[in-house]
Amino acid sequence: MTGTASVPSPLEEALPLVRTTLESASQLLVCLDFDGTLAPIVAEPDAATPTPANQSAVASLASEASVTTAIVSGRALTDVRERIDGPTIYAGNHGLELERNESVAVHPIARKRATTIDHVCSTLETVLEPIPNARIENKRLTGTVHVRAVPDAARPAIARLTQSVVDRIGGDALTVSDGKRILEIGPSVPWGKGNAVELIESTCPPATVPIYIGDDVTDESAFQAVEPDGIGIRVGDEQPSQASYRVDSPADVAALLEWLGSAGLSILEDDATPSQSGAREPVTPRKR
Ligand SMILES: O=P(O)(O)OC[C@H]1O[C@H](O[C@H]2O[C@H](CO)[C@@H](O)[C@H](O)[C@H]2O)[C@H](O)[C@@H](O)[C@@H]1O
Repeated sequence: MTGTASVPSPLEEALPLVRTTLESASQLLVCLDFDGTLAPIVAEPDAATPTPANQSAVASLASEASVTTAIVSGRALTDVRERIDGPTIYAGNHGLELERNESVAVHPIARKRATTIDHVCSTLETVLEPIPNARIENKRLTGTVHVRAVPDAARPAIARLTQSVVDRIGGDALTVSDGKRILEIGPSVPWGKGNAVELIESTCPPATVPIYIGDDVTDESAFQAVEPDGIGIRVGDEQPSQASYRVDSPADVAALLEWLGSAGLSILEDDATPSQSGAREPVTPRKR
């Protein structure tokens, strides 16, 4: 990651700046991470679902002519696509696969290394089998080792064993990185969510303001891709980030998306301010 990370400002304190950014645009590109952003984090990865408010707000934004919506997820594209409806664009495996206009582009090196990822995942199934609750998610282009339900004392052993299997089978062709209670195994290519967002943005009409909302380390490159001209919003507590703004939770994300679909669009369309249009603020100001 390049650039300086600092603690993002609470979004409700920065609304005048957000309004100013929207005033200079005629279209929105809204890129959304999935887990921890649209869907609350849960112990079982297969059980993750967007909140009803987020599902409805995304569908509503996706139906607007002046908005392009994209899901940009670490999950496999086929997986995340089944979990949230509406957007016209889906990026899976941290941007290594991108579906637009009903066709899917896959990073060529990632495609070549899928067999090695598969071999690593099946080997880890055996190697990590004795560790209670270790779970392997084989996403074809990348693999995830889940440690959320693993006893704390066993996590260092998982990290060591995973690295050793990846080194032995993948050598320099694969890397291991961290996420939220996960180890991500992927091809060592200089391509991530930020590159996918830049690619999506490059096909949007001029005067499109890009917005990216995410909660995890792989979202940082996407915040960098949209800032400073666009709006990066981190979901979570007061951690340093490349995003300028933050909200607390997926519930706040829904409120923000609803605001963008009402007041936000009216700023784009007719320069009406949210107070003139009577729309609610995206995040209820907190008492401090
Ligand atoms: O980029 P994202 O869409 O946020 O995907 C990142 C990873 O999300 C999933 O794991 C995370 O969510 C799980 C369900 O809430 C949770 O159990 C896990 O601890 C989190 O790390 C997903 O399973 C991974 O494949 C994604 O890479």
